[in-house]
Amino acid sequence: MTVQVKICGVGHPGAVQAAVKGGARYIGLVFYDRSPRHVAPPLAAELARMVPTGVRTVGLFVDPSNEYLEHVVSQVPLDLIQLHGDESPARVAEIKAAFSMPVMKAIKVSSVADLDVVDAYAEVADRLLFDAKPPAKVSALPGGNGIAFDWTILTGRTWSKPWMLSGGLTIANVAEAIAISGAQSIDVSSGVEDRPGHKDPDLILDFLRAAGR
Ligand SMILES: O=C(O)c1ccccc1NCC(=O)[C@H](O)[C@H](O)COP(=O)(O)O
Repeated sequence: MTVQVKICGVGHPGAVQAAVKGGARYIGLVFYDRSPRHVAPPLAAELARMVPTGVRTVGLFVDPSNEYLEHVVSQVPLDLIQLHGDESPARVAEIKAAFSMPVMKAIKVSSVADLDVVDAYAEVADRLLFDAKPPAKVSALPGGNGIAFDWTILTGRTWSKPWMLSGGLTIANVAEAIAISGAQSIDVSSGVEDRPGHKDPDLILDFLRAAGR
């Protein structure tokens, strides 16, 4: 089966063009103002309008208020909301109901015990994304840190909802990560950047090739 790829944190048209050309199935827009990948809604709307039918535009949020979500979704055509903060299962369900949109919940993983919460989120979210737990330092972002976790934690596991693998994926390790984890969908951000927050179109194309697109 061909692996589906999400290119997360795009911020300029060349990145969207490369992702689409290379066969990405998801394009991620970061709505978190502490991130170097943050895009304001007017630019995000411009980028989202470049995304063809068949490729989904994902809006990434961290513990958003309903007001902020409304502010964004009223301006940017999104297909999926990604929640990457400490949202509880109840809050995930509330957002899904309030916005009538599919929701993907990020689960931060560093050991097998971190998977204990998955079933509760799988009951309410449409999709799951397994990402590396961020480093303990206060300045760390909740995601997009270029850190991988032990993919064998996911080997042979099944859940009731589709899931993506993310965290520290690169051109050099993506094939191994897919083989070990069994992921059918993957997500990358810093592994296709030439500097923090800036996607390199050539790295995007090379990554998509390395992932088998
Ligand atoms: O990418 C960010 O800047 C970001 C900021 C705040 C919360 C989440 C963020 N990214 C989440 C993603 O979906 C990333 O693609 C994922 O963490 C993988 O990132 P990387 O390890 O850099 O490939």
